[in-house]
Amino acid sequence: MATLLKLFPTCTWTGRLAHLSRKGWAQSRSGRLLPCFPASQRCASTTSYLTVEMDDNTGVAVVTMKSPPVNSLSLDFLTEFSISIEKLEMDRKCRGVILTSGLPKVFSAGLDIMEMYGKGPEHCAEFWRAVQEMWLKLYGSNMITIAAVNGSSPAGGCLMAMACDYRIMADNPKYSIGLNETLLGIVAPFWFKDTMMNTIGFRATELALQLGLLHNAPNALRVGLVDELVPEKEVLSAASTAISKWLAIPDHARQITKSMMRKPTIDRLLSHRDQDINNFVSFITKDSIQKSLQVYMERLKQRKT
Ligand SMILES: CCC/C=C/C(=O)SCCNC(=O)CCNC(=O)[C@H](O)C(C)(C)COP(=O)([O-])OP(=O)([O-])OC[C@H]1O[C@@H](n2cnc3c(N)ncnc32)[C@H](O)[C@@H]1OP(=O)([O-])[O-]
Repeated sequence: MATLLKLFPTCTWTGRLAHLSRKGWAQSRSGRLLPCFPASQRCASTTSYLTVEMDDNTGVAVVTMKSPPVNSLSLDFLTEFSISIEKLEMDRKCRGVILTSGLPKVFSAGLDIMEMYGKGPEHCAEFWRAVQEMWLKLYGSNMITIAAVNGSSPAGGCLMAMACDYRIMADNPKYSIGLNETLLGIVAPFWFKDTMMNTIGFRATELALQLGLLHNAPNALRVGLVDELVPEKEVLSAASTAISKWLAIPDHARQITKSMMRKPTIDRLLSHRDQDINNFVSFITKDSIQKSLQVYMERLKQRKT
């Protein structure tokens, strides 16, 4: 409990855990120790953009993104996200994470375009390092990671979902997922491409990246971009069911296997990290690319009128 309180200083405990003097025992008002069997020991911490609910009994944390209107990945959001994942990683009780959205219709709209538009090289470099960090933390996590994709998930949102071990999407044909960077006139970097190739294979990635395909939910299942479709209301419960299968596997064997699969992709970014930042900065600050982003943002806003 002390560790969790250190990790989640704004923690609010449900049940009667505040009265616990020894694990499994609660102190009555008269001071007697009584056995206590809480159905679940939950700890919730809320930051500006995320809620993290840790269930001590299952060892699973639900991380809910809530940055209205569309969970776009700003510098602040990314920083907070990486810190939260790191904290869970260090928490020995936490074995798995379910990542989901607390907003209607959208899992994440991807990178916050306003962080890349009209900004100087220094800001762009800092932003890109934070994008890399988010991916390194999630793709390289030792924990079981399940994306409960309960809305649209373009570009960086798709990257986040692909960085998880398993993806469950709401069966709603209006929701889409994919790396649509070319539609914005920008290029997905090599590690976005690698992550997608590791998920759906070379040919499907080649098509998806060049055409900037946003797959609706049934197509996403068909190409293997998601692993399951379930009715919208059941996305979280399906994620809990799925994670219990993963929890049944001994951690050390699963972790070594995961690392064996993912390490070469992670090492490739680690060994070219600064070069990747320089490439991004010189690309994104070009006048022609800035113009493309401006046109794209205007189109997004016009869609509403
Ligand atoms: C090398 C670089 C690699 C790049 C990777 C990326 O991820 S690039 C990112 C690629 N991402 C995309 O291409 C996704 C673009 N977004 C979408 O397609 C849709 O917003 C949606 C389907 C996610 C949600 O549809 P919906 O009907 O529920 O919502 P709505 O459309 O009405 O938007 C509400 C408000 O949010 C605004 N806003 C939206 N997205 C972003 C953003 N990323 N950023 C900032 N702002 C964004 C939007 O302008 C509007 O603002 P307003 O007018 O209220 O001031």
